[in-house]
Amino acid sequence: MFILGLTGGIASGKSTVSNYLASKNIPIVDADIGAREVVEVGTEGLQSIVTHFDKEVLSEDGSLNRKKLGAIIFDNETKRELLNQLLGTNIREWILTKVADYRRQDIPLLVLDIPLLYEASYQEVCDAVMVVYTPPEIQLERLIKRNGLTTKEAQDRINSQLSIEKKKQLADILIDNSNKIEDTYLQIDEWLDKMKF
Ligand SMILES: CC(C)(COP(=O)(O)OP(=O)(O)OC[C@H]1O[C@@H](n2cnc3c(N)ncnc32)[C@H](O)[C@@H]1O)[C@@H](O)C(=O)NCCC(=O)NCCS
Ligand SMILES: Nc1ncnc2c1ncn2[C@@H]1O[C@H](COP(=O)(O)OP(=O)(O)OP(=O)(O)O)[C@@H](O)[C@H]1O
Repeated sequence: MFILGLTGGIASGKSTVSNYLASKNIPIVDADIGAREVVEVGTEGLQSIVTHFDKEVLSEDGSLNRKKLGAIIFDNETKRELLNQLLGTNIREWILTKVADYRRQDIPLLVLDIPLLYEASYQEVCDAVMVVYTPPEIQLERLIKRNGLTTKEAQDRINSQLSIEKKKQLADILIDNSNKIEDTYLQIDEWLDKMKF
């Protein structure tokens, strides 16, 4: 089984690419889903957040108020690192369990869609890493538009990750998503063909 890591900057187009790969029946392990599961009501992940961040990050129904926690961590490096420490191990375990499940199924290609792939060293479990790239100004523009953020909020989120230019340098496969989506799909098709998947 070939393990393809898929990453990029926030709002650079990872989901756009992973949805396209999923439409070709390629299985995807999505770290953002794992990151939600490990903080569901009743998990030790959610409990540890309450312990370290205070009850104000909970909504009235006891679930995580993602907007509030996001507002706290994206402009505060110390708190962001604390959250990463609290959840990192549980997210890793969630991802590696999925990988082990797929290994038993004898499939040719598995995609790991992980926003913080390089930041958390997941390249070690991948055979190759595909980086979805857009220049920083397009990334900022798309993030503001999609999430309805102010320029400062969007820039804080971008700055909370390894820069997209650095990810571009590290990439084994670079997908340029700054033009039309069809142009991006074409680059994916070329790679799939080349690899005979
Ligand atoms: C802070 C939280 C509650 C904000 O939730 P929200 O629904 O607003 O955003 P969502 O989870 O959809 O994430 C959106 C994007 O933000 C970026 N992001 C998320 N967490 C982080 C982080 N700790 N550091 C840098 N970027 C991050 C990713 O690119 C992600 O795709 C949430 O992002 C979270 O729990 N983050 C910590 C878990 C984590 O590290 N997730 C990344 C998985 S590798
Ligand atoms: N080639 C493109 N042309 C125009 N808009 C695009 C293109 N690719 C993606 N978008 C838009 O940009 C936004 C970000 O794309 P997407 O959600 O795929 O990014 P992402 O990397 O998965 O983001 P995140 O890190 O937050 O999960 C979305 O609103 C999407 O519709």
